[in-house]
Amino acid sequence: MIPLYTDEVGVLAEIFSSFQGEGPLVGRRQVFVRTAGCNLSCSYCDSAKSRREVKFCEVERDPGSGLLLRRNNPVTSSWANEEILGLWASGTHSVSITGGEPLCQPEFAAALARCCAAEGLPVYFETNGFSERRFLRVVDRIDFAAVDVKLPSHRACPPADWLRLVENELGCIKAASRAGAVTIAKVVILESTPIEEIDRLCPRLEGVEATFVLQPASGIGRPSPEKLMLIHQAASEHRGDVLVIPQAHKMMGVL
Ligand SMILES: Nc1nc2[nH]cc(C(=O)O)c2c(=O)[nH]1
Ligand code: SF4
Ligand SMILES: [Mg+2]
Repeated sequence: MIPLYTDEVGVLAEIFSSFQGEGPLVGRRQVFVRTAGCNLSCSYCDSAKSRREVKFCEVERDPGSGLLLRRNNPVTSSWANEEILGLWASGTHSVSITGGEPLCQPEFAAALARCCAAEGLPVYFETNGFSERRFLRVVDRIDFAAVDVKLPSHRACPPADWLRLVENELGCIKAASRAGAVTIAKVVILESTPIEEIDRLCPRLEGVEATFVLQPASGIGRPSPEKLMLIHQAASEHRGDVLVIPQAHKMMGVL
């Protein structure tokens, strides 16, 4: 008999309750599940802790308390599911599966999404988009897809690997949109971002059904208003719906 459900094992960094701080769903209450480990090395990364595998998964006890309890890694998807349900409060919109990079643990990411779907909880899936093949294993179980697009100047990977990375990211964005997920394509903008990189990228997103978000870096490298205007103008030559949305969770002081 084919099992209906497989419990998978993986490495998590955190499970907590917060408000989505990025993109067009900003302000939506979510339970966040942050996987540990990432294959890229973006210059602006603010998830340093979760880029490597961690010993413990920190779980928030009461929403907003910031009080985190530790659980030894690896953990199972069914355990994570119970913790998600424990943090699910009235008004919660969805479960954000984020990282690190969830697709570094594809079976685990798929199991997490499957558990949520089985409970009827909508899934918001964040990925750096490095593998379209892996993304295809989760795409049918998610409702929202937030896919990063890395520019060469982000130094996410060695220069020789960037073309393959961007092809995969665009593949993920198109696959999510085709599968009927609400799709968000996100590019982080720094003061050092060359306009030419936006000029080269944006024609490739023409006609793709996704919300296109420029996210100003919030720490070191934060772009000036003038830079943001110029980048927005360049992107808008190719799409009519370009949004500039900063990271609101950092302003609110929530996790
Ligand atoms: N509140 C909140 N919103 C977020 N949106 C994306 C996040 C991330 O770390 O990827 C994040 C996060 O860490 N916290
Ligand atoms: S893909 Fe995300 S988690 Fe990975 S290095 Fe880049 S910003 Fe950090
Ligand atoms: Mg992220």
